Amino acid sequence: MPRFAANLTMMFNEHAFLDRFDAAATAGFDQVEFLFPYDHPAGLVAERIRRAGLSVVLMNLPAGRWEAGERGIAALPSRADEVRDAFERATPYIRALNVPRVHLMAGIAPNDDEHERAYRDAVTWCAGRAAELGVDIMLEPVNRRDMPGYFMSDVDAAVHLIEELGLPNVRLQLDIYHAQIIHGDVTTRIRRLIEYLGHVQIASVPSRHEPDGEELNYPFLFDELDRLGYEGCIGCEYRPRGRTEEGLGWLAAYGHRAKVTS
Ligand SMILES: O=C(O)[C@@H](O)C(=O)CO
Ligand SMILES: [Mg+2]
Repeated sequence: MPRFAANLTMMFNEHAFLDRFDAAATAGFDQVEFLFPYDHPAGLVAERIRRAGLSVVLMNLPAGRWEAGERGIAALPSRADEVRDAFERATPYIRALNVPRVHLMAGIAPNDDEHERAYRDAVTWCAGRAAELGVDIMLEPVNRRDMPGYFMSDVDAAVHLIEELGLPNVRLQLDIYHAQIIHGDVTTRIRRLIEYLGHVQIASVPSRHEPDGEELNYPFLFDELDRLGYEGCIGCEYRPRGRTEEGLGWLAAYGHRAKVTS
């Protein structure tokens, strides 16, 4: 049976960020993920999570100047020092929120040798620091329709790097929404890559709404993940069509105690 985490960057946007923890718990979630908690003091975020009785399954490391269009800096050779600063900035949050895995975003960059070297070095350095904290580093292939020019946009390339580095705490974050747009053939890819999976995320394709229809048959994919022994969490990284609570009906089939309100 899949275990679902609410993605608080996309879900529960009816509420201010710090209020989304209570909202997710009230709606029946036990686990959450989010991109960037860094506008709020770590202690305050930790208190909201504790009060709501939630655990965190994933967050992103700081990813450069997001408002200016940056989408990570790991593949940018001139930003190597900043990657290290970003990890240090995230460290109090990792500790206070008990975050078990963090996504290191690559950035907008060409796929040439120079940027590949920078990315590999950044992943290696972050993996070393993360290992000291008992945390995994996630590499997530993101489709270039949503993020034009994004460096890491190929699932096989991510796995190739993971294999080459051979670092036990560097894992694949398979966002099935992105994988379907990039490659298709999602089921055989999951079968082939199951051993590298550190985290899974979902949304309908192409609209990135609730995973209850459109191009992908999620019930089939959830069964397949179960059959293959995937024990991790599945992040609900979708933009609700309406109010978040109104769109939680799809979870009932999985024994989730989601409270659907209208
Ligand atoms: O899929 C996504 O967009 C996220 O998981 C992410 O971390 C980058 O925006
Ligand atoms: Mg994702």
